[in-house]
Formats: sequence, C-alpha cells, structure tokens
Amino acid sequence: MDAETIPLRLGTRRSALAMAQSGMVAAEVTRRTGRPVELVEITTYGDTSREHLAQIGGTGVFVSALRDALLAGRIDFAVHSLKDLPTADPAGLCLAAVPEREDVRDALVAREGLDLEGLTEKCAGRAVRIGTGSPRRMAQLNAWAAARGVEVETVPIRGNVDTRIGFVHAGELDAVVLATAGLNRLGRSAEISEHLDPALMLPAPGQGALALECRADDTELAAALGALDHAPTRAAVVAERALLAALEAGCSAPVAALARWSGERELRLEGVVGTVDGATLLTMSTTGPLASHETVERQARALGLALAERLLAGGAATLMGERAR
Ligand SMILES: NCc1[nH]cc(CCC(=O)O)c1CC(=O)O
Repeated sequence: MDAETIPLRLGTRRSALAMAQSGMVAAEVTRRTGRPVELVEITTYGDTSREHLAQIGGTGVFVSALRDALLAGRIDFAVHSLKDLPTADPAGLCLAAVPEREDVRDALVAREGLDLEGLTEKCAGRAVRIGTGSPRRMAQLNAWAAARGVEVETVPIRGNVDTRIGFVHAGELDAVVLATAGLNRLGRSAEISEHLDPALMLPAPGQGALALECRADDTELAAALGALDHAPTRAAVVAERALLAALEAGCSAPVAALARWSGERELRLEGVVGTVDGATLLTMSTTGPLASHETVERQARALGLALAERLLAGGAATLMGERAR
C-alpha cells in the first residue's frame, strides 16, 4: 500500500464527547490532507474510575492512557480537550495543532428551561441545587449567589453528559453546569437553558479548544496536522495555560482564565482565583498590545505569567491553600 493511503490511527476515548470530537477532527484531517483516518478506542483511568476527579488527583486522568498509546506506537495521534491537558510539556510528544475554538462559555441545563434568575424565583424558600464537581464552577456560583442574596447549593457530580443531565430530568437537581462546547459538539445545544456570561462564570483555561498531539519525531505527521492549527486560538490558550502553570494549580483548584482577541494585535487575558465557597474571588485582567518583533506565542505566555504574578501578589496562593483545609 502507498504511504498516503495507509490510514492514520487516531486514538480516542469511548465517551460520546470524545468520539464526537475525534470524529470531527478525523473528517477534517482527511479533508485537509487527503489521508484516511481510523479511530482506535482507548480506555482511560478517568473513564473507569467512579471516584471524584479531585480525589484521583485531577489533572491528566483522561490523557495519560492516550499518551501511553502514542509513545508505544499503537496510535499515530490523539485529540484531547485542551482543558484536560496538564500544563507540563510531555517528553517525546508535540502539540501538532490547536484548531479554532468552539464557544468558550459554560452552560446551564436547568429544569423547565429556566435561567439562573428564574431558578432562584422558582426555588424561593429553599436552596437552588446545582450539580457540578468543578471547584471553579462551585466558587463562581457561590459568589454569584452571595452577591444576589440567594441560596445555591452546589452538588458534586461526575459522569458523562447524559448522566449529568439525567439528574435534572429525574428531579434530583434543579440544574447542572456543563461546557457549551461539549454540548454543541454532541448536537445537544437545544438543551441549554442559559449561556453563562464569562463575567459571571469565567471558563477553565483551554475550555472549548482541542489539542492534536503526535510523537515529536513524527515530523511529517506533525506538519500535516498543522494544517488544522488556528494561530489566534493557540495564542489565547497559551496565555491561559501559562497563567495556570504559574499558579501551580491543577484542574482541581478554583482557577479560571480566558484570553480574548480585541483586534489583530490585542489580547486581553482575564483570570479568577477564589475559594470554593465563593466568599473570596480575586479577579484581574491584563491587555497586551502585542509587538510585531516578537512571536505571538512568546508574548501570550508572558501575558499569562504577568497576570499570575499579580494574582499571587494579591493573595492567590493563600486562597488556593484554603481549599485544601
Ligand atoms: N472536564 C471534562 C471536560 N473536558 C472538556 C469538556 C467539554 C469540552 C471543552 O471544554 O472543550 C468537559 C465536560 C464539561 O466540562 O462539561
């Protein structure tokens, strides 16, 4: 067989979201490179464990089995949700492409299609029960509730999108919070009752973006996959992840970050660090007019670092430390 017609093996988790994401990327790789792509299912610890994510150590549980398969040569490339990727660069692998980002916002899926306001009215006299296991979402929901003088009880849940939304249909929860991007990719955007404004709920670093990873020595494939790269998205997630890395926070810490372009050379980065109970939220932002004499990625990273330093000077480490007590 001709090298060009041997299918590329794309490793994917078996969850509906992972399959949807991998299927979309596979089609796009074929469209842009002419290479056929076959999906190879990989089971990760994050899929089999029933423990809460925070308890099994957070970062990387969805990712490491795919990386092992890559390094062992069982697959040629993998698609990850960027927000699930640990910030450390893995030895022997390269980030071949960051495709254009989906909607970055979190979404509320609530009973009777209500929004947050509507829920608080509906549940007058008792706490609104909202399912999420994410310390970042808990912190911001609790802060919102405190500012409004309403009662919200966050309920830790895990499981795939179906399971989570099922708690609402079963009447066990009033709502759940999920990433809009995931729901859109699953064709379930009609179930969203409110897109949460980033001013209320700043998303996780990398949310809505995907990462295509292959072996670093597979330079030909890396170059081919590069056709899917979207430079503005890559710069934005580089800034967000630089902030996360500098705070030394994993996905189990209440940290949010979002970089948005406002013009061709202006990247605005916003970060939130808080306590899970929402009693304190530290929100800061910075805007980088990016110079043309230096690479965008380098400057995006510097932006993330600078904002992290300001957050740390403002007490971010203490706030994150309070989470552990
Ligand atoms: N932590 C799980 C995870 N990783 C990526 C997404 C959604 C897709 C994305 O953000 O790109 C989700 C589910 C969720 O947060 O609702």
